Amino acid sequence: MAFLQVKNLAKAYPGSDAPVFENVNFCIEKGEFVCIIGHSGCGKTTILNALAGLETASAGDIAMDGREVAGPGLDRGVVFQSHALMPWLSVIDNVKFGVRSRWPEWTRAQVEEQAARYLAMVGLGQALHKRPSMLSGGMKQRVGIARAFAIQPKMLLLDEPFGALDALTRGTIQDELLRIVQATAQTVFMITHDVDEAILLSDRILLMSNGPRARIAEIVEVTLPRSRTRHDLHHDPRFYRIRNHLVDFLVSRSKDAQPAGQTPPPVVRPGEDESLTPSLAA
Ligand SMILES: Nc1ncnc2c1ncn2[C@@H]1O[C@H](COP(=O)(O)OP(=O)(O)OP(=O)(O)O)[C@@H](O)[C@H]1O
Repeated sequence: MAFLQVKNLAKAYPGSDAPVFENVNFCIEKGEFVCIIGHSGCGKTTILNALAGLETASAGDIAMDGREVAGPGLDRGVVFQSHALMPWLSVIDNVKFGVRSRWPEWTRAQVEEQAARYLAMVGLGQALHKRPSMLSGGMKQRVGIARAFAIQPKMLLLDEPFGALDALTRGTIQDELLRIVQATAQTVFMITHDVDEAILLSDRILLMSNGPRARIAEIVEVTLPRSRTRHDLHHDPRFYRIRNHLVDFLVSRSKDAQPAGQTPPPVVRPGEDESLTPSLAA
């Protein structure tokens, strides 16, 4: 059984004619980095919030590590697009808050050490005692990432964490995230609109069709070596084949309104094996 298993998930908001999405099926293995891509409004944030336990689905099941997800918990860390820091607390106190909740039995020194370690990982070792208002957008987002990693969640949920950042800062933090994920083997589910970012970070990319009645139309396996870097990626011809495949889906195929069936979505490896294979997702 996969580490995370999502079965026949659907969400209909009261008053709307059709569900936003239905029959959403996918799984994530431990240590896997999975991105989800789809046009605005197809329900990506709703799915992420359901995984976080912040939203209840209208139908379907979510199980993580063999247990049903029935509410929020410290076994999942969430990073939102808006960093959601507590403005009255210093950088390190923002991170310590989560660490203390996760391990209430820890001494002050242990909590301090854990928070400082993860802030150093995201390059904020010199900013521990600053208030969020004194930080740039990129630095605030780094605090959010450190806070989520510091509780060593079983699964990290990232909702467009770099969406509001300029391209240069975004690239730097992507590199940091890649390095930390490679070092910690963290399991990650991430929403992004940036296809390059998805290819850089993911083992697999879930492609969602447009809503209403959105579904996971296809799963793309990124077969590039896991030791990939932002610099090397652009020299690999396979990167462009995957990129073209994703852009083609978003531009042309995502609006194909096929009814959501019970059959698992096809898995494709652009450039490696163009044929559609039966899903490895179920
Ligand atoms: N509380 C709510 N009540 C009613 N409809 C809602 C509610 N929250 C979200 N929706 C609708 O559900 C749909 C999916 O929203 P969601 O934010 O999950 O999409 P998304 O794919 O994450 O979009 P984006 O890429 O723009 O963030 C949208 O049409 C939205 O208007």
